[in-house]
Amino acid sequence: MDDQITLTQFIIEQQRGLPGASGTFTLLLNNIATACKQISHRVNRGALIGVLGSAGTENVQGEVQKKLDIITHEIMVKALDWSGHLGGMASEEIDAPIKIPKQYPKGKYLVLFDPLDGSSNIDINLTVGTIFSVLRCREGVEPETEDFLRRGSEQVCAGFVLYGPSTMLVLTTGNGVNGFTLDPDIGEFILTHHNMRIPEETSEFAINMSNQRFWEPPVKRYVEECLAGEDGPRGKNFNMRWIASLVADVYRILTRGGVYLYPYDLRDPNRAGRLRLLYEANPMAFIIEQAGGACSTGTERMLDIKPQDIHQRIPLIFGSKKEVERIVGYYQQSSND
Ligand SMILES: O=P(O)(O)OC[C@H]1O[C@](O)(COP(=O)(O)O)[C@@H](O)[C@@H]1O
Ligand SMILES: [Mg+2]
Ligand SMILES: [Mg+2]
Repeated sequence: MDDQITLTQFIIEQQRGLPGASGTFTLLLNNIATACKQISHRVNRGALIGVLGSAGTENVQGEVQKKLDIITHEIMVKALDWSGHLGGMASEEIDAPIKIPKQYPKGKYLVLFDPLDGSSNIDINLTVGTIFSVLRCREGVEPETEDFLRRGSEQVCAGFVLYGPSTMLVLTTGNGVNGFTLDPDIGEFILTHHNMRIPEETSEFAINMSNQRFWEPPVKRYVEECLAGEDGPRGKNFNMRWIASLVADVYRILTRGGVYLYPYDLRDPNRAGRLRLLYEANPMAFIIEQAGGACSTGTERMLDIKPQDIHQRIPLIFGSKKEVERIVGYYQQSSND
């Protein structure tokens, strides 16, 4: 169709007129989109090309890696490191930040990514995704780990790609949230979901109920009230969904509202949460806020957290604004008691 807008056209249009825009950001996003098209192709071929199953290795966080965790990490690095737009990268799958090879110029951005989110779902053919976050950095200087430890509010861009029935890219550059669907016939992401907004109220929650006995009182209270339905204090029935792919749960909430909780729990009291601050919570928090929702740890706004460690974990609560405010209120009441 003549009126279709591609991802590249959309970014160029957004960048036009911005002071100091040199085109490198557009090229960077194009490289990320290209990497995600390659990943989409691999995920889609699945067993036909032998990419499913475990790799038999562990990542830096002690999690067993799937073959696709490693393949997708390598695709991202290869698509990005030569381009001259980046000062460095950090991946959920690798211990330390990834340096740009010496022969290539160093650019003004840092990219942080979870190359394959929801990878426990890959062998059962459910939706998985790639999450990315872009920060500015000092140009021409080799970044230190400290350069990556920046508050989520400093992100210049965040996005994720869903490898589901359609492959979709969801993006914010701080000016709302837009969704693009990959048209496999022409190999382009096309703008299909303009200015995505999360409804303020909801009747749907997402939490891994198997951890219920380990939750803290505010989360127990919130979920109990939802489960009590029409007869309880909320006076209405709630539905529950848990896909165990953050990308898919975020996309559902962007589309029809809802709230997602992966709170601190007492299974391993030393572990701050399940999700990673830099590769998962921060990019999603930026997207959720830009779509009119809210994102919190339960006690602090996610985008205000000063990271302490590149692989730091964090409690994550996000979604429809009023619902998140209610849960934060329960945390406040519980700390006052
Ligand atoms: O199996 P659990 O504990 O419900 O965890 C599910 C969560 O873990 C994650 O899969 C973590 O992502 P990775 O697959 O990148 O490790 C989230 O996407 C998801 O919300
Ligand atoms: Mg993940
Ligand atoms: Mg992952």
